[in-house]
Amino acid sequence: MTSRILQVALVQLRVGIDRAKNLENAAKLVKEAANQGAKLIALPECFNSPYGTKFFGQYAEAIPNGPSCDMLSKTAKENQIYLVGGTIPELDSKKYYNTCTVWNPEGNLIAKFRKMHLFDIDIPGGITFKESDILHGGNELATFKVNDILIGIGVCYDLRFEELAKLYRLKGCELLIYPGAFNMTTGPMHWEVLQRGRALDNQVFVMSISPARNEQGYIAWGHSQITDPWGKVLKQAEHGEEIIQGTLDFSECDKVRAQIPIGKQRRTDVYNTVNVNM
Ligand SMILES: NC(=O)CC(=O)C(=O)O
Repeated sequence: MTSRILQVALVQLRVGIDRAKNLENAAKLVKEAANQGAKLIALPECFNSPYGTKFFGQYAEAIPNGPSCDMLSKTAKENQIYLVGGTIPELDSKKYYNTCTVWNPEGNLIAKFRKMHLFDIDIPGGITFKESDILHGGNELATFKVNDILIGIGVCYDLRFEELAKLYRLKGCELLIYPGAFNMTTGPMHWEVLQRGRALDNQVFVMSISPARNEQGYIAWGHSQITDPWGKVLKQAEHGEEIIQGTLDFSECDKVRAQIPIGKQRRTDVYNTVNVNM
């Protein structure tokens, strides 16, 4: 039987305006995380460019034929790890997406997920943001396997949508990974609790990876986090540049699913009678 234990690391890195420096820093920190023993390493949303609608077009790359994918592929192979490449702005057929790529230890692209729910919110006195001014949302789920563990990907705002997490759970996922960049308004209110909610709803591990906090522009909340299937926060970063490591024991998914069997107790006969559109 293959191992049900996985060493992971989340790389909360500082992002600036210089793409080459961002890539160099990411490669350096991933190597550091791999040297500490992680076999699955994840980067944040927009790890190669500042986060903002005015930057997406300027930094967009084709996938997999751009400098960011080159670095991700090479770094995964050199360090013999699975690498969740945060997100990069993607250009495909004249459309822009906010896209996560996943690489195996041979350096091959094994999954690609385009942020599905776009971050369009307006909190007066807090934050107004409209990704849909430039981005398109993706329409497809993305999963990959490490050993026998099925892993699903979402991006940042996707964390707020329990339906996406549920689809991954129904497919058999035991870990959900969300590269994300919450902000100084929604971060303190919702970042931790959303992850604990998704973990509890679906009895899965949840990991979210933020950029380190910067001083200007869109200010990221930080606090990259690993949550277990009981809803317990196993690790949480502060807001600076930091690597957090974790040991995920997937027998915890088996335990919580057997002891609190909500997966088998769902009343879809009732749920399906209600129109879910609000
Ligand atoms: N930046 C995002 O996509 C999401 C976010 O900050 C929030 O949901 O809050």
